[in-house]
Amino acid sequence: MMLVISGIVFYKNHSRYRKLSCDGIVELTDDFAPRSFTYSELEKVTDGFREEVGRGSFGAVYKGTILNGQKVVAIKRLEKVLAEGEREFQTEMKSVDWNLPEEEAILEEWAYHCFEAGDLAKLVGDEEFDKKQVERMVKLGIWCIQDEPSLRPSMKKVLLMLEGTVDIPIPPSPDCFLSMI
Ligand SMILES: Nc1ncnc2c1ncn2[C@@H]1O[C@H](COP(=O)(O)OP(=O)(O)OP(=O)(O)O)[C@@H](O)[C@H]1O
Repeated sequence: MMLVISGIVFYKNHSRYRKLSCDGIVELTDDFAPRSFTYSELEKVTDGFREEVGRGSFGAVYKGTILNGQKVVAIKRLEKVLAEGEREFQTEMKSVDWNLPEEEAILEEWAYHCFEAGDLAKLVGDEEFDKKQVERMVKLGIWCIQDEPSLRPSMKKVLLMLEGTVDIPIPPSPDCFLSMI
């Protein structure tokens, strides 16, 4: 069985993550810096994954101690990631309609084509939708998938556009920049 280990350490007391300097600026302490652990190190600090403290959808969380037993930590052992990932991939492969014409098989080109043609219903399928809202989302989506990174909006702009604080200009075709070269 493939076993993937993730050793992410959560210190119980969050205030220990950081210390405030005199002028109030947060400084990182050594404790805060991320570090990696080998499987055997994690096995050792959890005493052979002895005490399970909880369970998430991807695996169990165990109690462990580091720094010579001075710090109690929670260590999550991922158990299903590879198997799940493979299953999801296979499911998605099965759901792809390989008989689509080529222009529809390239999703971004097809989406842009529908947007240009004003055929938003095709993008949404059978669901009822608010035309204005969908048009805004599609425009924003097309801005975000521009092949040329400098054309993509910053996260700040994306938020302003999502809020409706700023208008969303009509985007060019995602591959327009590269096709000009
Ligand atoms: N730092 C911690 N201290 C004590 N118990 C913890 C800690 N972290 C997680 N646990 C326990 O482990 C359980 C699972 O935590 P986990 O982080 O895996 O949850 P999750 O985010 O729902 O999982 P997943 O992302 O796999 O769906 C928690 O519900 C809790 O009981």
